[in-house]
Amino acid sequence: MIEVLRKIWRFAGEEQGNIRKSMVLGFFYAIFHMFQIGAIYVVVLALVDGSTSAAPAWEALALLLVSILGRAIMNRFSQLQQTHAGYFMAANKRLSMGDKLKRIPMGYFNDQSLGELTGIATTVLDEVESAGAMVLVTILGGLINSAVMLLCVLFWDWRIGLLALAGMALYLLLLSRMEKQSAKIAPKRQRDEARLVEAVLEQLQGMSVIKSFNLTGKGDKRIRHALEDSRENNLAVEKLFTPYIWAQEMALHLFSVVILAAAVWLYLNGSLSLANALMAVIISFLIFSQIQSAGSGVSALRLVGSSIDHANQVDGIPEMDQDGAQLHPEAHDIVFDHVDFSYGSRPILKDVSLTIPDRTTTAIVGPSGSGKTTLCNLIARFWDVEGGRVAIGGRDVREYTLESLMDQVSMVFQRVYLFHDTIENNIKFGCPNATHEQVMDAAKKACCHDFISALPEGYDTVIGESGATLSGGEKQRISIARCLLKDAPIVIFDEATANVDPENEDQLQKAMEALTREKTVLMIAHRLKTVRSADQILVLDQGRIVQRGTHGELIGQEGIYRNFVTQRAEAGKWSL
Ligand SMILES: Nc1ncnc2c1ncn2[C@@H]1O[C@H](COP(=O)(O)OP(=O)(O)OP(=O)(O)O)[C@@H](O)[C@H]1O
Repeated sequence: MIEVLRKIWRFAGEEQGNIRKSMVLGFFYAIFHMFQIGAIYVVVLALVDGSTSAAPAWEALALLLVSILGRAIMNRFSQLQQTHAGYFMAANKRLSMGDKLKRIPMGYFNDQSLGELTGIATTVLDEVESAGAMVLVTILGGLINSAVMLLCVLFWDWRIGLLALAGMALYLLLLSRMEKQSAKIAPKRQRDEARLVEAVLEQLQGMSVIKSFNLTGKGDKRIRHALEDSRENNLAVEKLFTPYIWAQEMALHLFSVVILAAAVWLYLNGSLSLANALMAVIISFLIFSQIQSAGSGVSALRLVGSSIDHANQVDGIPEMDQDGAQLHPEAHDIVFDHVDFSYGSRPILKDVSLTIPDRTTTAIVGPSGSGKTTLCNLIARFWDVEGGRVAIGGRDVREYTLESLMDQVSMVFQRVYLFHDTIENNIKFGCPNATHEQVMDAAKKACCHDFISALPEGYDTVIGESGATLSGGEKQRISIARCLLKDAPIVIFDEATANVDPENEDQLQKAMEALTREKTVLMIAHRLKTVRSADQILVLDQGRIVQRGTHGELIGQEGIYRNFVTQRAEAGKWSL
């Protein structure tokens, strides 16, 4: 139990101060609670003495008022500190998780499903948020307060004190048994809860497929199983705890009765005054309140502990090596020097060597699955090469910090991701300090100013809301505007394959020209117009460069390029 408490304490990090404050306030709460006993004592003494004066009644009333007010104030501030600590314990972890994920290789996202990470960021950390600080404050605070109360009672009457001590010891024994049992089921419950999140997320992501195959109602088998497991786990937790909680309650009631009986017996044999005997009776009802409060935290202790273990797994993910320097090279030529790369054990790029000179455009063409996207991703170091090296401006990409590397590169993906935010914020995503004028300027160059201005809310339109769904071409132009604003010296462009109407195509072409002017450009090209104007064309097939040259050179050769051009021209996709 102590180890788990330590673990939660370590996890609290910067919030330890607030938890400490909450415990101190809780301690004063317990002191004010004892004023109540003081008030009762005054009344009992007056009754036993047969006093008819009003003074004891006023004294008791004052003590009660102090007790009520004091407890209300202490409780409010203690709860505030506790809630603050719980919230920030989880929030800080979520932020550090975000930072961490930026520094790990993309391969991690292959092996670990998105649901696992979502589960950690949501349900797992929710548990820490709601119970993390509470567990520490109630258990540690409850134990400290019980110890103080017990000491007071021991000084007041050691016999009653020893009985209270025995009751507490029995209660703690049962509590530690329950805590050990819960340690056995907590990790499984944790895993199953994460699986439930994964299943729900997958269902939501695949909703369009489920609908289109008319699988509504059937596609949720995985969720039903996950829900069933979650139900069973929660029931198991309840079933496990119920007998222990019952036994703990019984133990405390039993010792309350024993203290009560002892008080009567001690009074009858003359070793306790009537006033003190009556006080012992009252104490028998109050003495265990704090230890019970500590016990209420123990049932959540292991669950929080395993949530923390689960959340901390993220820290163990190996990061990409971060020893790079802030480099800003003069030239931005890109060199692949005998590069080999595999996804797991599957080789994708084999001995690839190429040079893209500074401020020139290179087009990559090749069959689907030949490794074009992979090759582009190696430049931005989404993955690390297995053999050989990739260099920008003469320096291996591994010599750069990830930040300074990304300063050199802008990427336009075929599947554009726009955040659920305003168009303006989406454009200035990589450049948060850009002014509205700069955003507009980039949008004009990317040929999206007109359609943005035509939207009712203009640049403040929240994407994805109120009918502001954008077409594929519009989204891609927004992502071009984003890159224009970033103004990186290298542009990697995955051209859209979707059929764009001629007007859109024309606009896209203009936007691309604006983006790639005076830059080092690597383009996965699908349209002949783009390919033909490239300074260099690389033909990739099964992870190897099989042809390289200009359009004029390659069209004259037998090979994949000429076949490609002819086939596409026949299919009407490429106009010659
Ligand atoms: N993250 C990944 N994990 C494992 N394998 C991958 C991953 N991404 C791509 N692959 C595999 O690597 C091979 C090359 O993929 P890549 O996307 O680089 O090809 P491509 O030439 O860009 O294809 P396309 O023109 O269809 O987009 C493919 O067989 C693909 O299945």
